[in-house]
Amino acid sequence: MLLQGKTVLITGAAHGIGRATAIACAKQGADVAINYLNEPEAAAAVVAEIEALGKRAIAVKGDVADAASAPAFVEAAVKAFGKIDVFVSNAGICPFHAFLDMPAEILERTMRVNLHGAYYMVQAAAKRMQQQGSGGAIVAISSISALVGGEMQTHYTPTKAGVHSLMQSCAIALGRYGIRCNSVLPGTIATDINKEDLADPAKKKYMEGRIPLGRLGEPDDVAGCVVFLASDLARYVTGSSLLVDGGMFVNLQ
Ligand SMILES: NC(=O)C1=CN([C@@H]2O[C@H](COP(=O)(O)OP(=O)(O)OC[C@H]3O[C@@H](n4cnc5c(N)ncnc54)[C@H](OP(=O)(O)O)[C@@H]3O)[C@@H](O)[C@H]2O)C=CC1
Ligand SMILES: C[C@H](O)[C@@H]1OC(=O)[C@H](O)[C@@H]1O
Repeated sequence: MLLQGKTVLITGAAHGIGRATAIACAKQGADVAINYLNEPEAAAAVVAEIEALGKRAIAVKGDVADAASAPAFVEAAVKAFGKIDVFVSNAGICPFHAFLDMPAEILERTMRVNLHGAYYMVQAAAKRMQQQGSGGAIVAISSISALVGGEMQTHYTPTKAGVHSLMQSCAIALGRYGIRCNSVLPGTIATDINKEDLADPAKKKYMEGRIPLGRLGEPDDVAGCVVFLASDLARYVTGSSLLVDGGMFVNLQ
């Protein structure tokens, strides 16, 4: 078991990559606290699935864009489990929209959720890890979009580049406390975030055709990589990033 006895916190874990990561961590022996925003039933289902694996779990409601939600999430996890060892910043949104008429509300909400939210959450988790004095691991879900653009993602790709950069700077700021910080850069993973976009068969086929491994990713493809970076197998890895894209990034021609 790679995470036996560890406490893992994950934002936005009622669905998709966060959900798969929460369950993968529990399968590796961790107790898990999940943050969710909108769907208590979905969050409760994740908790039940983790408990069925014999591990402890709690679900804490909160909007990551609200700075106050970060210390509240960390405190709730510490109250339940006594400590935190691993923090996964996952919550994110990608409302596809063209650049020239991008509404300010969409731009600002995307920035606040994806970048400010990651900042507040990582900062609150790091403070607690520093107080505990026994190190820790932070993994942020960035994206292949940190490295490449998207016509309908001009508001989104800078947030993912920002999250990647946040992990690099935090690796320096927190290395002295034994806290490792890394990012995971998924390619195209079939989840609710892109359900509408990929409902167009031509778009789906185009995306699949760009992936050397020949298929879209699944949330579990990403979860395993997060577990690795969170575990002691990655004990000398910090400030690093792991592309999980089936080879899409390198596929020029
Ligand atoms: N799917 C993909 O192709 C890729 C995804 N990513 C990133 O992976 C992460 C997870 O996305 P994915 O699993 O695909 O998408 P999903 O839409 O399935 O999951 C996103 C989760 O984030 C939660 N969330 C959204 N806004 C907030 C908020 N303000 N506060 C708390 N939670 C929030 C949602 O909660 P609720 O359901 O309660 O609204 C949801 O559970 C995102 O950061 C995304 O950018 C990166 C690269 C590729
Ligand atoms: C939501 C998109 O399908 C997905 O999000 C990302 O971060 C990837 O780059 C894909 O574009």
